[in-house]
Amino acid sequence: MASPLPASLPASVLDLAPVVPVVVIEDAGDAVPLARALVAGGLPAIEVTLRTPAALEAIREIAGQVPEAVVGAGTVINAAQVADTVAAGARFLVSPGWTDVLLEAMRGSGVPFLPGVSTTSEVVALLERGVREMKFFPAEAAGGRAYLKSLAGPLPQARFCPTGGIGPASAPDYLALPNVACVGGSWMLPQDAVAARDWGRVEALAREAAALSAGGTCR
Ligand SMILES: O=C(O)C(=O)C[C@H](O)[C@H](O)COP(=O)(O)O
Repeated sequence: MASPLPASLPASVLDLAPVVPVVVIEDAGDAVPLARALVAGGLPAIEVTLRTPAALEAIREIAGQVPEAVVGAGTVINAAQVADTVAAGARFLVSPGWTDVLLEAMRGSGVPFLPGVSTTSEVVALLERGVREMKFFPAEAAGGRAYLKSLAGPLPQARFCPTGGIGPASAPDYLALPNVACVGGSWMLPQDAVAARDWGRVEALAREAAALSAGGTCR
């Protein structure tokens, strides 16, 4: 069964769910069955990336038709996208990187947001601006678990959702770190399964991903 969502959403994206599926939707018609499969597998917080023309409509469809899901927008890189995705029903925002202009727009959106970082200086700059919760992207390429573990000593205030190159084998290692609250990834949505609309397989992979996090130490 799906994980029950809290009655009111947490203020932080990091506290929505331990595993956040990152979705690329080519056909908005797939959005609802795909989201239902993820929810049924126990992954209710869903990040729809703005990489495809169908993304905005996909967010609208999921927000309107899958109330058990918490749909958010990923790949948000400018203020217009912040406005458009929140209007479409996005309930959280994720960016691969950040600027002050983008941060301002995300702060003004009224929904929780997760700016992306990949270096120590970016982490310090966000802490300086009062932001303590971040996406670590691209996680594996930017140093992976070892990098995040090294940050926990000098910068324990920062909490992360590492994303990028993470799979079922590495996710539990990330989740065991004290400064990691959740992980993001697309491994439960193999391209061939989505192309074949094999929602049963997506649900099964989602269920495995949801179970991975059960052993994590931070939730
Ligand atoms: O488009 C974006 O801004 C993103 O959100 C990047 C994604 O987080 C990663 O591409 C997901 O990483 P994989 O699990 O390796 O597929």
